[in-house]
Amino acid sequence: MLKEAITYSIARDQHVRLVQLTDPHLFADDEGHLLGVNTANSLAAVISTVKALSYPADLLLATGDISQDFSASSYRNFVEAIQPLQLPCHYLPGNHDDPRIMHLHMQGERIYGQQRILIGNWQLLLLDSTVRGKPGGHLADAEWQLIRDAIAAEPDRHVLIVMHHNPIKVGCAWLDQHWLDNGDELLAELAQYPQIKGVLWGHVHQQLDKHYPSQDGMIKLMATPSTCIQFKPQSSYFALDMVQPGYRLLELRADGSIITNVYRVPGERFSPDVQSSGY
Ligand SMILES: Nc1ncnc2c1ncn2[C@@H]1O[C@@H]2COP(=O)(O)O[C@H]2[C@H]1O
Ligand SMILES: [Fe+2]
Repeated sequence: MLKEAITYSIARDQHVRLVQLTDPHLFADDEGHLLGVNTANSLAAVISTVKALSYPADLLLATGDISQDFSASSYRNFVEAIQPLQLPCHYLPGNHDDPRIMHLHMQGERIYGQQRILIGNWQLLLLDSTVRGKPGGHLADAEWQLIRDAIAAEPDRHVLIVMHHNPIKVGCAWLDQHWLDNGDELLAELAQYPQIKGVLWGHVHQQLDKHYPSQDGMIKLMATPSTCIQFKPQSSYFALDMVQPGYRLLELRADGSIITNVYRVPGERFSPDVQSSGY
């Protein structure tokens, strides 16, 4: 049975504005570092950058790898860190999250794990692409069913699919072994629905903007930089990039088009250990 959606009271002719934060990899300890970057500090810097833009967002999407150490405190730290944005937050799990600990400790006013959001002329579907104990992703039958049922229930709304893993390979062989292993099948099915307008994910710690042809035009494919370390695009072996932590803003237009941009923390404050060979 289709789970109830959370509904926002935004008129159908209004645009919907989203902030996406992904892969913060937080620790219980505020001094926790991932390959030379203090992940609490880099998340705080990203949040200051978002705030400085005064973007009139309706909600925040947190697309997984919230934690690096599976600790309860890392999730509480995330809830605390996003407070300055004063936005409702919808989260989904990444391969570095423990879903049980995450649900227990991602608590607070307007913090939701809900899978389905109705807002303006849109339906947002937050999927769980994780496989327990594995870095790579797989979309399970229940998630496919959610997509079909949600579209059948709200056929007049445009749909944005949101998940942690990449349904296409990004061109980094070491990382692409951990992609969504049924991504090809997923995109082929999504292309059959005129409602589907975009697919948004994290996981790859780099920006990517592409299109996938569908019956009704194009599906926008969007990957977003992590709020901490960045992976070097098009590198066959593990390599970090010196570009700064970032985030994505999206404007979902009432007509089904998506205007989006990635932004990064200004300056050169965060420099990861480029000698590292993984984590
Ligand atoms: N050198 C490496 N080779 C393959 N996988 C790695 C390496 N280093 C890290 N990983 C895994 O690949 C994942 C990609 O992004 P994640 O943040 O999910 O976390 C990473 C690790 O789980
Ligand atoms: Fe990650």
